[in-house]
Amino acid sequence: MGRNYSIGVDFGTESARAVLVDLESGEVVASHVKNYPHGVIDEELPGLGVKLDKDWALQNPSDYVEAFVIAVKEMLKKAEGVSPDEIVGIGIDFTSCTMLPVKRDGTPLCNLPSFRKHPHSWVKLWKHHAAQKEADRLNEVAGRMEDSFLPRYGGKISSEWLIPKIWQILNEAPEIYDEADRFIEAADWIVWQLTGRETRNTCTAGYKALWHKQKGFPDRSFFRSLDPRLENLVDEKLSRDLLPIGSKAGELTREMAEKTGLRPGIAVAAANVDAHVSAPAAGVVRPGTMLMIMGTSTCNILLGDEEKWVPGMCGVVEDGVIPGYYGYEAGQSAVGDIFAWFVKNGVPPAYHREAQEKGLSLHELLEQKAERMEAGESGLLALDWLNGNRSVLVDADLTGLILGLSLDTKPEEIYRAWIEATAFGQRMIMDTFIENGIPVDRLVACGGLPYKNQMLMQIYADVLNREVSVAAHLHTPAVGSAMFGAVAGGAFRSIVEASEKLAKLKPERFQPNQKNVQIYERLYQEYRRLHDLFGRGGNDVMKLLKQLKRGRGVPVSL
Ligand SMILES: Nc1ncnc2c1ncn2[C@@H]1O[C@H](COP(=O)(O)OP(=O)(O)O)[C@@H](O)[C@H]1O
Ligand SMILES: O=C(CO)[C@H](O)[C@H](O)COP(=O)(O)O
Repeated sequence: MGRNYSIGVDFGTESARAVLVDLESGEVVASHVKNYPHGVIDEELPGLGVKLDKDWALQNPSDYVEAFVIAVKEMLKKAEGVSPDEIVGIGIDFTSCTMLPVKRDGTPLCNLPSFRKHPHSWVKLWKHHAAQKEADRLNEVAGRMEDSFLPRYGGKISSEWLIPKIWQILNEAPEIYDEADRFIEAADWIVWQLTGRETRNTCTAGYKALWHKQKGFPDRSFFRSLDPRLENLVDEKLSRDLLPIGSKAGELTREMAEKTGLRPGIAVAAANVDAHVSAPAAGVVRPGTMLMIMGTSTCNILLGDEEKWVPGMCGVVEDGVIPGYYGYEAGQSAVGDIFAWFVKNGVPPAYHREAQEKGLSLHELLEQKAERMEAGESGLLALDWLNGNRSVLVDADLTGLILGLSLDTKPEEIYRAWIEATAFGQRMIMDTFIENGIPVDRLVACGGLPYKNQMLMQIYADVLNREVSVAAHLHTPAVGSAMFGAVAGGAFRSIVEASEKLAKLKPERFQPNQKNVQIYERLYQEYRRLHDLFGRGGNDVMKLLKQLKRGRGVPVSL
């Protein structure tokens, strides 16, 4: 009898990673990352000359299938001595809400020649922010409902979630809305491509599509009051038939097995979300620990015994992360993306030369220079809203701000200020949970950033004034997906059992440095004042600027 293995595939913003996990030792025995050929499409439809408006972010669904096939095939090549017969399950996780319109057989509308040139037929990526108008209107209508679902979503639905995105399609391209037999999360769509059958999962339904374990979806009357054409959306184009996380969605088709080198019939787990699958992989299976999944954006996951309403959180869903607990989600729409933007746009040629001479990336060079500085030494304080604010303000129209610039400000000082700003944003989220009765005793970090930038992690420990542990698995979400794959394949009775056996943290932890804690505490008070002034209506200048940038003139309301 050979060993048992499970495959996890994490579909991130830019790439998909496949890992093969040994279910005895918990080790990742092989992995492979495949970038999406078309990446994030935010300027023009590839090769079609169709320009996109601001705030759009699309993807090509064919990239997901290609990335899955190549990542798994290459991973298997590296897994010497492992037979496909020893692989018991496959789990996948995806960014969310990343959604697409498809025909009844799963064909994406953007793959049909007649719709190829229409941006609304493509995948809307999680960070597509052009449905803010629909989100605002939805929040207004939901705010007037009796027994509204809004408190379960922190008081506001984000433009990143499913219903605003679908409504934007209906408003701007009714022909695409009519032609779509189904609207589906990319997570469920890829499971469909693997198993040959359409399934839906409770995680994305709960966090992104307003579904509640006891109450189901909001009533038809709610959808009708948004727009009469949406009245039967759930029955006509979504589904009430949902699989709980950890269950088996189906088995790998012969066609997919041939393409990847896997065995047909392997159990495929119900789809899941990147942030949520990371919890068991990082050992977060009980209340009290806040998980930070830190990459392009940061997602937070926290468990509780009760359903509490926390302003500005993304959502609370019973059994949404770990069965038996209420799973809370919050997050920041841009973190690594801010550093990427700065490295791309804000670094002078001399720094590029220096980085090249030293064999460092620009991030590494800036980290080296910035870590020599004391907390507060840059004289800068920033608001980290370069991609809007997901938690706790839930407003995609907010923008970034940097205060304290002078003629002697250096690039590394600005780089450090952006990192500090994202840490202050995390502190706002953590404090909001604590103030609303959800304790945070420990922090665990995963995602790409904790492995890439040690200075950043120390700043987080200092700003949050908590010890920060780091998950040992570099590809934490993929490992979490492999755990769900193993549960679906029958290797474990539950995801908690899989986590207890396989989750690992790094032995070293980041401890708060008390001198920095004091300085950052003072700066955080100022961050909160700026946050509330610009984010809670004290000064709407960011919205005015955004409206002018969109070419819509000065709005009457501002
Ligand atoms: N040394 C670094 N320090 C800080 N950020 C970095 C560094 N290197 C890369 N990044 C940022 O990491 C982000 C990617 O994070 P990662 O977790 O790998 O991907 P994803 O979020 O897509 O899963 C990018 O936004 C990039 O700007
Ligand atoms: O909202 C999400 C999860 O609920 C997104 O999936 C997430 O923010 C994107 O993740 P990443 O930054 O790792 O690409």
